[in-house]
Amino acid sequence: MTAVLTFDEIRALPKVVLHDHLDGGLRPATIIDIATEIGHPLPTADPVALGEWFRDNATSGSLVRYLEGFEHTIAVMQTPDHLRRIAREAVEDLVDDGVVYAELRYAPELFVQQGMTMDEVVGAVQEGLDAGVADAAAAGRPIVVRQLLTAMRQAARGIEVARLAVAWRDRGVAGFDIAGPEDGFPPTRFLDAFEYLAQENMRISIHAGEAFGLPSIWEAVHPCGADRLGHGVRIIEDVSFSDDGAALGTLAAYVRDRRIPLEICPTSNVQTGAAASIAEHPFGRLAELGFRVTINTDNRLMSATSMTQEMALLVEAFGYTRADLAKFTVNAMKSAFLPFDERITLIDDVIKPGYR
Ligand SMILES: O=c1[nH]cnc2c1ncn2[C@H]1C[C@H](O)[C@@H](CO)O1
Ligand SMILES: [Zn+2]
Repeated sequence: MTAVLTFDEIRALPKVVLHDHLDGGLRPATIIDIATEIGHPLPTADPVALGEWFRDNATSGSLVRYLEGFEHTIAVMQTPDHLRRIAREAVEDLVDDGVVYAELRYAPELFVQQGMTMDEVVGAVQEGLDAGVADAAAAGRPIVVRQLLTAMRQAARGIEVARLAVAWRDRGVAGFDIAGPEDGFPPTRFLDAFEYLAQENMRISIHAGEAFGLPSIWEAVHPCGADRLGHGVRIIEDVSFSDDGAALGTLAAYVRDRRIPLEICPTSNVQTGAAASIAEHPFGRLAELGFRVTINTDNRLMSATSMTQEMALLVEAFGYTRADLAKFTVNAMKSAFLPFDERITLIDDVIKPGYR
């Protein structure tokens, strides 16, 4: 029998995160620093209490409520200096968590309240990421980081954000995403952006199958051409379970058989009501059925989590071993929006040796 992995053992393993929001991963102390500097009122000025406030506020069973907490993080992300600091600290925190490859996403349109252009936003974030990556390399803990640019579903800047992603494709941006309230804002609202991205051969992840079910996933995959699904957990609604086993509907079969990666964020899903608990989370069944599942944080601040923590929760709930975690990590690296040769190098030289 193999011993259950401890938290510290999991922390030491090389990890890959594909779904982590830059504006959902700030350090509470940094929010307090910047809010004090700019005069933005916060619910509390104590870092521990502020972290708890974000977590509690996000644990409402509703995505719309969950999203309300971002008001305070977005407020402190309105200047190039603040973005550089937050991006650099994000890389530092991921390295500390054992992450070796990360795709960090955010919506540039949310950081223009004080006059930055969206292009300046992307540039400032990239400078912060570059600084964080250089710090990590100097400390002997290399990490590769890319940006994903998100357009907000409830707004109408999809095509602009898509153009920005293409403009920055060789300077740190690896793909495009849409996020925000899912119910009432189908991905086909941005069909022009997705058609443009297809013309440009740009990679696409779409938040879908979190607060809305199968029609949202179908639209993301087919008319919009998503390479990956952000969450996608509600694909389980297209699987029926009986004494004879599991039967996949045609959409579930399509997603599984085409190996469309699911960016699963267990704690976030419990907070927004997409899953009843970690133990009842569809992750276990989807993994068993052969879906390409990956483990992610979504919003480290709002979920008071880390990659180590998300893995530890799944180990506890489903009894996963080191070999299972290796598989989910290789799944994630295979699904990254990085050139194929670079993915293989990370798998062979960093991930596989790290799990041996
Ligand atoms: O899991 C999520 N679902 C939908 N929208 C989300 C999720 N996590 C964060 N967001 C929103 C809030 C952020 O301001 C925005 C861009 O990162 O994306
Ligand atoms: Zn998300």
